Amino acid sequence: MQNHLNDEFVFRYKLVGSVEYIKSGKDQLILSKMVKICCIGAGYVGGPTMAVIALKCPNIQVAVVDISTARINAWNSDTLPIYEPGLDEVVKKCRGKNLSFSTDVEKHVAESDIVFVSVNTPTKTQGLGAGKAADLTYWESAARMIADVAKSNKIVVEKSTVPVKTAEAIEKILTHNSKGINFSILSNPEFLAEGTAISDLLNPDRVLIGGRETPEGKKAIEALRDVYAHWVPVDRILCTNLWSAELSKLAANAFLAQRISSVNAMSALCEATGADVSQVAHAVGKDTRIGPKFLNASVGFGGSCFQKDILNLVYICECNGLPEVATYWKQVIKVNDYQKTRFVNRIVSSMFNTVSGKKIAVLGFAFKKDTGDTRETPAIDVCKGLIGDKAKLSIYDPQVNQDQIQRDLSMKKFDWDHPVHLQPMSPTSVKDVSVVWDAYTATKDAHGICILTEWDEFKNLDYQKIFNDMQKPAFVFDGRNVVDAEKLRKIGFIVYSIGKPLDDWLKDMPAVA
Ligand SMILES: NC(=O)c1ccc[n+]([C@@H]2O[C@H](COP(=O)([O-])OP(=O)(O)OC[C@H]3O[C@@H](n4cnc5c(N)ncnc54)[C@H](O)[C@@H]3O)[C@@H](O)[C@H]2O)c1
Ligand SMILES: O=c1ccn([C@@H]2O[C@H](COP(=O)(O)OP(=O)(O)O[C@H]3O[C@H](CO)[C@@H](O)[C@H](O)[C@H]3O)[C@@H](O)[C@H]2O)c(=O)[nH]1
Repeated sequence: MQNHLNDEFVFRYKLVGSVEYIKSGKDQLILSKMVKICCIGAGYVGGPTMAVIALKCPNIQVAVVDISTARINAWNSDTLPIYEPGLDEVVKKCRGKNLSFSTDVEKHVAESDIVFVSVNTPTKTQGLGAGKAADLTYWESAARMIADVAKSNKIVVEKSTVPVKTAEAIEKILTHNSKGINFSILSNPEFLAEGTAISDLLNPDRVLIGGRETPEGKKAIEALRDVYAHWVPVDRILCTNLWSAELSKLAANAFLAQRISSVNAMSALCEATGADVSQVAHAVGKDTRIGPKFLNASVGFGGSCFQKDILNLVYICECNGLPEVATYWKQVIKVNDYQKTRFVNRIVSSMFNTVSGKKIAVLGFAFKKDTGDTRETPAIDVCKGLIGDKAKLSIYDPQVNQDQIQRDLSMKKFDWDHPVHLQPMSPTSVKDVSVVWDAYTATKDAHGICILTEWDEFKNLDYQKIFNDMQKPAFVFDGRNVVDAEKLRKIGFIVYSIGKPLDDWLKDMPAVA
């Protein structure tokens, strides 16, 4: 199917040289009329994705809708609800022209030809599959609403990451409530990474569209492909069946996270043997079959996607009677948890086996640089580990505010290996945490510094000044390998970097994971 559709499209595209002509069925012009697109969910995916579609497709009206008034107000203001390099410029160019943000969900859905659904699909915390399965409550309510308000045929696009076979469930909801209206369901998973969302969207490695292999399904695929073909080369638009598209998204995230857990597992061995994980990763990545990307050892991966999507994959494997496959993927998360625990243990053991009452400066709280997103950030587990040993934390992140950090640290972590009713309900104590607005205040009088996000500014701080203002011995625990460890050692710091040969001090105080 993929080749057939791609060949036909390339032929027709070359023939006319523009996407404006595109045919569907019996010579019907699709994009010559003003197409209306609506996206349900104005989050990290819905907002940037629709802004780029609006930028690249001036002939398409794009409305982004959400039930959250606060989010929509922010999208309509000068301070957008998410921090993403390049996003401001794109939104400013299109907002008020062919891009709008609204809470009037039903009106925009009713008026649209193509409805993207980009609502959140978090891990279930209660009931069947709790701790692993994706919670499709938001998706289902969006689907029911579409069926309720639709008065004309629509293409409904799964943009959220969903379990394989979700499209079948959505189809059932839509067709059973449809009042004679035709819905075509497509899977069009999003591969953008936060912090680079705009460049990922402008220049994607691929766009994936899955649909039914029926004449209507193929027509729907073509209509969506026409949208992307405004700026994505057609050979990068892949068309598959629905289930392949849904599973490819989970598979891609599992493969990416697996690389990080692989290099992090190696980092532990490097520390034990005197090898340097950067050198090992470089040598391994030079093999063109492996490639150099995504091999940076770290305190662990975070973000709203990797853990959630792998848990979802594990659940799907278990439900399909594949326990060995489930255990294989579960191990990627276990190694990630091990890496965070190992990091905390290293800090505590290096500082004479206790951090009780000691001030630890935490530099970086977001799950990666260039975002203010803290979902599943390793900083949460590391900070909780240190608080558990009674440390006093002073946290600085250029994009994360005090409210967010307090909220994150007071939420209980879901333990997916234990039944829900056995999990503790009381929130973590956050009284020994202060949040400050610069690195120098955070590090003043501190016993140790813990770098948890690779913000560029942490590379070039005045570490001599910082050293002078700290308690001695002064420690740096670099969870992202961003500082020049040799330079800091010359100043007088004891430095721990992930997977690097250990200082004599650290060798004498082995951390037990
Ligand atoms: N964040 C990423 O980098 C990323 C990348 C690729 C895919 N994804 C996937 O995309 C989906 C969305 O992720 P996100 O990070 O944008 O989530 P998000 O939480 O930032 O945004 C989701 C939005 O949907 C809104 N919403 C929920 N139910 C609604 C309803 N019935 N009607 C209208 N609005 C509703 C919420 O208010 C929220 O603003 C998830 O499935 C995620 O796994 C995320
Ligand atoms: O070599 C590396 C690369 C990344 N990370 C960490 O891994 C996490 C995830 O990073 P990244 O993948 O860059 O960000 P996300 O925004 O989570 O993007 C991932 O998750 C998205 C949601 O599904 C997908 O769309 C993207 O393709 C996929 O990269 C972060 O904590 C990074 O610091 C490492 O520790 N080492």
